Amino acid sequence: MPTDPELTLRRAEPEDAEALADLYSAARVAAVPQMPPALHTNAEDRQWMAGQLARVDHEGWLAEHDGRVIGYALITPTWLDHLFVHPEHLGSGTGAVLLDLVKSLRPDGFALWVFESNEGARRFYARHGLVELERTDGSGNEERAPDVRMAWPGAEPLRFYRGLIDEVDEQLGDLLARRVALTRAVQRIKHDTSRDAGREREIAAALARRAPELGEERLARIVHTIITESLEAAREGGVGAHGG
Ligand SMILES: O=C(O)C(=O)C[C@]1(C(=O)O)C=C[C@@H](O)C=C1
Repeated sequence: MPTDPELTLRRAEPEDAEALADLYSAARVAAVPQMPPALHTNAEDRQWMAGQLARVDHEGWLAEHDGRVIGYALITPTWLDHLFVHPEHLGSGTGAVLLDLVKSLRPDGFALWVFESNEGARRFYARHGLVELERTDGSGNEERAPDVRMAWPGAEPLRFYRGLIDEVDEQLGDLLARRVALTRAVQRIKHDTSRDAGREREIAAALARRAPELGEERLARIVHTIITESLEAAREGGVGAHGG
């Protein structure tokens, strides 16, 4: 609940798009260098915000003080896309009020991306129970700046994390299926089908560059297991084998 008695919360309407976009533009200017400089003009932000508020699976919520928008949150069913407070109102507790609102609206948990350089925001989220899940080198965002995925695991954390594991395992299953098909294809053209330790070391080293946390030795064991099982599946034929 708002600590500031003058603070009111309400759902954003399409007519609020400009006010939200203007707050966002101002917040991004004030946030440099904690956040990389924004790549869009205020006019582009206004257009983008109107589009976001029009999407059926997106909700905007805003905090007003004296009839002025001083903060807002944009959420989807599983993501907190934006949480911004007007630079003049930072430290007023508005961010915490909005975050509490988002938790009450998404009791099963949600995730967000925050720039790695935005240490203040990361500390704020950590203080409010969000946990760091993964880091990227920034190649997936517009600003190309390293970012961190954080999540609030909600009322049933085990269910929340298992849901995320299921999402990743869907991709992992697809990748394993593609990989065994390639292992099989290579065996068909190789005259000597004995294991190639040098090549397997190269594969483990390449994986270690993507997943340094696991380290080359552990990845070598994982690669060994994947290849052993893939070779066996390839020999047995299995689903997807085309014979001859
Ligand atoms: O690259 C090869 O020579 C393969 O046979 C493919 C493969 C693999 O699945 O990646 C399988 C067995 C070898 O020990 C090394 C790699």
